[in-house]
Amino acid sequence: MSRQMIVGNWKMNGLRESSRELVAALLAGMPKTGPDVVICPPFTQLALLADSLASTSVGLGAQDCHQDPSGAHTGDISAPMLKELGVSHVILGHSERRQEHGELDETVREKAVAAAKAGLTPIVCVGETNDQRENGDYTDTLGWQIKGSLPDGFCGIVAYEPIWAIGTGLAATEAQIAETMTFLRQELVRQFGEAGKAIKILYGGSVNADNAVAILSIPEVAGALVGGASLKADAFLSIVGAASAG
Ligand SMILES: O=C[C@H](O)COP(=O)(O)O
Repeated sequence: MSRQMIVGNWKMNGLRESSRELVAALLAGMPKTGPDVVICPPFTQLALLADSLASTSVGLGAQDCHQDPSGAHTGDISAPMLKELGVSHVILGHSERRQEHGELDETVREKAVAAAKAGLTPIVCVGETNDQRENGDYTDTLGWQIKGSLPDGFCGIVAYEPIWAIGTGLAATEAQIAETMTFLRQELVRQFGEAGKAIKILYGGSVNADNAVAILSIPEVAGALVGGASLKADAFLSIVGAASAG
């Protein structure tokens, strides 16, 4: 299996001291040879982590960026600003942003363009609601999200995060993940041809120390986007340990 990637999304968690402690514990336990690891703290802790991670192999990610490089956008942060801080990756179109901020596929696509232009790797999230899964039309949703959120020439990562599995403790089953990964791969190849075969697809949604081995063993799963478990050093390090070092 090729080298996998584990991304920790701290979401809106972490004041300075707790962030300092968590990153120190993570670095102390990080295996010498392991998967690619990226930590995405809230904006306010990016500078702290940029210092802590500077001479390590752990990447630094942000949780969003604006689609414009600068301008009158109160409260927003641009991709070049993240790049200047030492950020390498940026999560875009997370369902919490799509749902809480009404973010549309078109905006996610513009953000992905802006991120790439600034030299960041976008991690674009897609995922269906519980209703869409139960109605059986979740592939329509995912198909539209892939088509609408990924720009031409997309050179980033896709994260499949079923909304009903996020923060619920109820991860998708291995069969559901495998089937959906196959569908997403078909859509990526349909949209990007040969290049679509190389786009990594992560799984996210209640990944923890207990289910990581099983989830990360599913073909097509190139890694995991981890929320809650990324806030506990032991749990996150177990997930890192379950991933392939390639
Ligand atoms: O970005 C991470 C995902 O939303 C997953 O969150 P979770 O691991 O807490 O379910």
